[in-house]
Amino acid sequence: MGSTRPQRLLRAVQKNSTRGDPQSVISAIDHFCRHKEWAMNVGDEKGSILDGVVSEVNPSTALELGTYCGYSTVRIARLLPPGSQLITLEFNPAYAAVAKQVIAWAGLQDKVQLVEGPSGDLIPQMKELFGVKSFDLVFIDHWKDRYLADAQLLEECGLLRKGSVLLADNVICPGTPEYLEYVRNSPRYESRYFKSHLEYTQAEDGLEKSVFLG
Ligand SMILES: O=C(NC/C=C/[C@H]1OC[C@H](O)[C@@H]1O)c1cc([N+](=O)[O-])cc(O)c1O
Ligand SMILES: [Mg+2]
Repeated sequence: MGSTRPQRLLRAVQKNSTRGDPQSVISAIDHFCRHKEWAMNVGDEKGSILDGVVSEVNPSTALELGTYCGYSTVRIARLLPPGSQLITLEFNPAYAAVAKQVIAWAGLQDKVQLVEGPSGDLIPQMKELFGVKSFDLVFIDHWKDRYLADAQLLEECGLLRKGSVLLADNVICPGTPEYLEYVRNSPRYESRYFKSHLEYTQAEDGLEKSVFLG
C-alpha cells in the first residue's frame, strides 16, 4: 500500500518546517502544494483573507467544518488569543489522523479540539460535548453540499449569536450556489464576497463572509 497525498504532505511538513513554528508549517504546506502536489487546502491567498477575518473577530470559540490536513486549522489557531478554543470537525478518519499530527507538529494541540465524525451529527452535540454557548467564528470548508444544511443546523441549535461570523471557502469553485443564495438573501445575515483564486491556481474562487444578525 503506497502512501496517500495527505501522508506525503505530512512528511513534507516534518521535513521542511520547524516543530512548534506554525508559520513554517504553513509555508511548508504551501510549498508542497505549489511545487509537488496540489491539495485542497485553503492556500496562501485565501489564507491571508482568512487571517484578516480571524484577527478582526478575535474569537473566544471558533468552529471549523472540514479539517482535511489541518492547514486552515493551523492558520486559525495560531492567531487565537490565550484561553480560546478552536473545534474542528472531520468526517474522514485518514484525514483526521494526518491533521492531528500536523496540528501537534505546529505546537497548537492545546488550542484545538479535533473531532472525527459527520458534522450533521456532531453540531447538535457541541453544547454537551464542549460546553459551547455559541461560536464567534465558523470557517466552512467541508462538503460543498453540506454548507447550507449545517449553517441552518447551527442556527437551530442556538450556536450562533448576534454578530457571529460565518466564513465559507469555495463559494465559486467548486461552488456552493444554494448556500450563497441563502446567506445573500436571508434577512438574518449581512453577507460580503472576498474575491480570490482557487488555491495554488489562476481559477476564480472566493470566500463569503456572513454576519449573523440574530
Ligand atoms: O471538496 C472540497 N472540500 C471538502 C472536503 C471534503 C472532504 O473533507 C471533509 C470530508 O471528510 C470529505 O472527505 C474542496 C475541493 C476543492 N476542489 O478544487 O475540488 C477545493 C477546495 O478548497 C475544497 O475545500
Ligand atoms: Mg476549500
